[in-house]
Amino acid sequence: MSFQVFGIAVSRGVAIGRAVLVASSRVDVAHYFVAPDQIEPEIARLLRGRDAVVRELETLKDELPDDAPHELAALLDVHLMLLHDEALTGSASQWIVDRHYNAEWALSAQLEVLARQFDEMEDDYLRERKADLEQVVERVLGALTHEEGGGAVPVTARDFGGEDPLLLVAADISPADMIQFKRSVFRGFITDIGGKTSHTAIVARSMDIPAVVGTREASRLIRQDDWVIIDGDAGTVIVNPSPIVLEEYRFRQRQSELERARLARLRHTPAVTLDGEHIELHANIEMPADAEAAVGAGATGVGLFRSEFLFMNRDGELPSEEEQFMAYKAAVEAMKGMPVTIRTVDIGADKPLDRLSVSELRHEHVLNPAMGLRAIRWSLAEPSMFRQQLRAIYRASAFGKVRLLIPMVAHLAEVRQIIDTLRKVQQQLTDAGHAYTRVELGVMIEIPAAAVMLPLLLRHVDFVSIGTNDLIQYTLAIDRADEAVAHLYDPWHPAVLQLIAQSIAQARAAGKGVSVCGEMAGDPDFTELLLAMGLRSFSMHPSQIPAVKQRVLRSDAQRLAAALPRVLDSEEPFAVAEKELAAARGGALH
Ligand SMILES: C=C(OP(=O)(O)O)C(=O)O
Repeated sequence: MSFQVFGIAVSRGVAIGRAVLVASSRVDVAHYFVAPDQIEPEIARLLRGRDAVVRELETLKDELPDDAPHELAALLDVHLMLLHDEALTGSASQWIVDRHYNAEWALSAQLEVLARQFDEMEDDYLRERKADLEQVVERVLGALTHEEGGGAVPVTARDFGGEDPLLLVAADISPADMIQFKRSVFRGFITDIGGKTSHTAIVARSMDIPAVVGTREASRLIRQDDWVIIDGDAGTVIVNPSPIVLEEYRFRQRQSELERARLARLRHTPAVTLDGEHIELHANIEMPADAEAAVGAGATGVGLFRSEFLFMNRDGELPSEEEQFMAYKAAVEAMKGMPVTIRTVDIGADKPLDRLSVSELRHEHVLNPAMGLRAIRWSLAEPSMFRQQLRAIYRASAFGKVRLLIPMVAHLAEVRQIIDTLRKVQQQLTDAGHAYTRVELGVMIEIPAAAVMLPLLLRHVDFVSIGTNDLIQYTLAIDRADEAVAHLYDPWHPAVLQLIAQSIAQARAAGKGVSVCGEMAGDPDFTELLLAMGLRSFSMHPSQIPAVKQRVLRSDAQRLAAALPRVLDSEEPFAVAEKELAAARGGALH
């Protein structure tokens, strides 16, 4: 039966494929295909993993003391029974045969199928066995991970004639898991929770993967292997579509590929408005390897390197100075002399280190992580970690132009403390004989306090970068990752527009650099508005550069600026901007 699920459109485009349901806690399980000649060895690997756990549980049972509660032995029996049940490993083996899934993936796919069946059971006792099943599967997954030699060499679906694209469906995906997602087999994803500027959504956009988040119930309604269309423009998911609907979406998919190819031709065209204003289109990156895509998309620098992603997926262990230095140096070298703006670690809120939140790492309980010890607050609370990162950033400056960006600044005292730390770090580097060059210092404007006192901050820094994602969150008191209040997360809110316009004007008047690196910069619907406000430096994911450049090429900055007061004075800025900025738009088409 065909039905639709509605959510929040976060990453444009259409993806059509089969649903792969994955529990949020198992998104990081290895998902890859195995070649036809590896099917038998992969099934054998699955059974070896199962047998290892059987032996482990049998030993546990044999070693139970005489006075152990008999429930314990009964529980171990249930687990052993589940392990021997054909519905688990037998059917998981079938996933390997039919779909060429690796053992871990096959097992978790089968777990999802069985978990659904348990959920639908009338009998409470049987329903509760789902937890046992999950524990058993976790043990087998653990045994497979620790197995000597690992699994088969991953192959692509094409290598064995498979062609169904796969779409991930999960209650939630963490930003750390999204980084793994880059190397995975999925072509789109759907989650129950999340908002338009949650970090999971941001990473999806950076990968140009169609995605719909905040559906609230997709992972409950969609079944393993259902055919699904993700409409990343409308925020709709169509499950088991009719042939006519499928054909329509395939047509749209072809159209958007053509549009993409057309825009890609703008790569070498300089971003200059019709009245001759040169606009910097910089890239936001999460990993040094992303710099290649930035250059490929025609970025003229990196406006935001979110260094926190180097800190993720490491079981809470922080990267050393040397590791960080190598990563920053790689990005700087890849940008070939163009500036690279490295933001110090912005851990916290919806960007925890792995699954441990910073607060858990510190064994504390934090009530509101978005307002807690995060970003620069965390760096200043961990001075040796902060100095280590700064040293690595400064050392990278010997290989190209590096700019330093500090997240979540709200107090002048923080800026003074940062400048003091920078002096110490420079001295340490000089003493140790490390080369470095001048590194410009900038702060993010993402807390309203920073925007309001910008003239004071500008006395101490070389540039500012407006983080509209957080600025909207903190101005409107809307958690950016909470789908329940997503409808109130409004970039067109007059207060938000005033703060952005005022920050750009003040920074320019002070002769300091100003850019926007939040999602507004990469959304072509805001290009004219930001140009009208006087913005000349935009930073966005590489995949967004061509569409924004097209808008720049069609804009007349002076005419847009003249229309701005009517937008800012309006109680309905969106409606007025639609009319006024469109009327001020230049005529030439590219
Ligand atoms: C760019 C920003 O930072 P983050 O990494 O938190 O999205 C922002 O808040 O706009």
